[in-house]
Amino acid sequence: MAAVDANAAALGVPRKQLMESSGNAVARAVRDVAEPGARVTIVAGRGNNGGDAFVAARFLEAFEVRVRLLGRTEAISTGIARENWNALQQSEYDATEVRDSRALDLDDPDVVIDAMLGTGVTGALREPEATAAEAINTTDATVVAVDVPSGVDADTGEAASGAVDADHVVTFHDEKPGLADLDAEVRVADIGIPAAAERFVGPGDLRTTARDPHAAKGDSGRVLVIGGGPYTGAPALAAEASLRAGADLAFVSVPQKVFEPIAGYAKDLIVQPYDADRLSPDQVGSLVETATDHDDVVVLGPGLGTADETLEAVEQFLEKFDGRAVVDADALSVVPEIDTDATLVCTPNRHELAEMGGPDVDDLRSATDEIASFAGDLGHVVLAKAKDDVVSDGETTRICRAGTPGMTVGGTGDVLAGLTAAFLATHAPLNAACMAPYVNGRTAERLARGDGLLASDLLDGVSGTLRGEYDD
Ligand SMILES: NC(=O)C1=CN([C@@H]2O[C@H](COP(=O)(O)OP(=O)(O)OC[C@H]3O[C@@H](n4cnc5c(N)ncnc54)[C@H](O)[C@@H]3O)[C@@H](O)[C@H]2O)[C@@H](O)CC1
Ligand SMILES: [K+]
Repeated sequence: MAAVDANAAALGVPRKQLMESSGNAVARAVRDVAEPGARVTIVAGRGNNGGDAFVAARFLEAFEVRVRLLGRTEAISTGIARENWNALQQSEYDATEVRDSRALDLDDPDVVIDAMLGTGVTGALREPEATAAEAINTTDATVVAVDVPSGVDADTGEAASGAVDADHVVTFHDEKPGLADLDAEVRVADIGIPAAAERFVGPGDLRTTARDPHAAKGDSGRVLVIGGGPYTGAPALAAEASLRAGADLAFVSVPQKVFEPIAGYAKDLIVQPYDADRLSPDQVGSLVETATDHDDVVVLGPGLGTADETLEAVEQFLEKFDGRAVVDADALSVVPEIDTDATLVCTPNRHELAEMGGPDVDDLRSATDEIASFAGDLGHVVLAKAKDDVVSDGETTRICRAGTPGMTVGGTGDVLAGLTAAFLATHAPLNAACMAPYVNGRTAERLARGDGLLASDLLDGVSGTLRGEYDD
């Protein structure tokens, strides 16, 4: 929900606007359960859940409304909730702070609006919410909960002891899994989030978890690029991109013949040669073993070429490997033929997609449904690359619009494969496959080079994009 929210804001629908819709929806629910003139007490927490109810108060002119904020004005944790609280103060609503929850007087209400805690709740109810919840649960009033009854986890349905027992729940935008088994009437209110906020990959999709300061080397991902042979730049670009996107270690497994140039490209890569001119079935056993032992995310394909023995090796690798891998370039042709327990993200361009048996079109967006069913049949995530990328696992399908025409230059796909691998180390496959083209495309946009963009330029820009510098 927070990701969708950030994407909506990027599309020009800021959260305060959504809060206005949420509050309006809560007021509508109150009008459905009580007659004009009824006494309505709002018990608000200090987050945006409370903010929704401050808005609701303005839409309940026909009722006798009291608003009780649990805590001080200064403790309100978000700007938009505070603005809506201040609006009530300045317009002389009956809106007061409750400094001591034992002194909370609900004032014999007909309706209580529970706006203490929404999706921001964690763990057991703390004070003053615990005492306030008890007071709410002992009234005879009809209880209308905002978004989720306070103390209930919207994701799991787990209720903290003393959680609010609501009669009605007004939740926003979409069903929440944790509300399915509640003994309450649950309504989902449309709060005006554009469908595009879910369909198009946006900045909300990049909300990554901060690195744990106590993490050990490797905890943020080890990427193993199996590539090179006829080409040398591709595997190095992929491996460097994975480091830029946060992976701790990047290994490149390459034929001895190209070891020197690849090892010379970047001192950050760990280049491991095998004794051959190109990948062949001889190397498969030890590559599978290494990748499995270290739980590596593998990138299979960049610069491998299409020699028969190489494709045979790719096939054997995928049949034996049961970890996570990004399959790109020449290795893609093998995927439809094989049975694998591995979790794959396949990154075909239009031509590779057609060769794999997917739709053969220039505008991938016009073939979104076909790509989705292709991914479903394949049983892997497909990230189909073009001006607009289509990402699908067969069930969820997203579009990534980021990028520039300059990205048709060689090597941008290798960078993408490396980014995808780094994200795959720490995120679900579909999320990783959405994040990578967004970061790649946004980076190209930020560099704002038309002709003359180099794939290696993207490497320098990736960390800035991840820091959120894409809106400048
Ligand atoms: N797209 C969205 O995400 C939208 C969210 N909205 C509202 O925003 C809510 C989420 O707002 P916030 O993220 O500000 O979070 P909440 O308002 O749910 O709660 C945050 C506050 O609760 C405190 N808290 C957390 N766990 C607690 C516990 N166990 N006991 C006592 N206090 C506890 C936190 O310290 C913080 O002050 C949603 O539930 C919804 O009502 C709406 O405004 C519309 C859009
Ligand atoms: K609530």
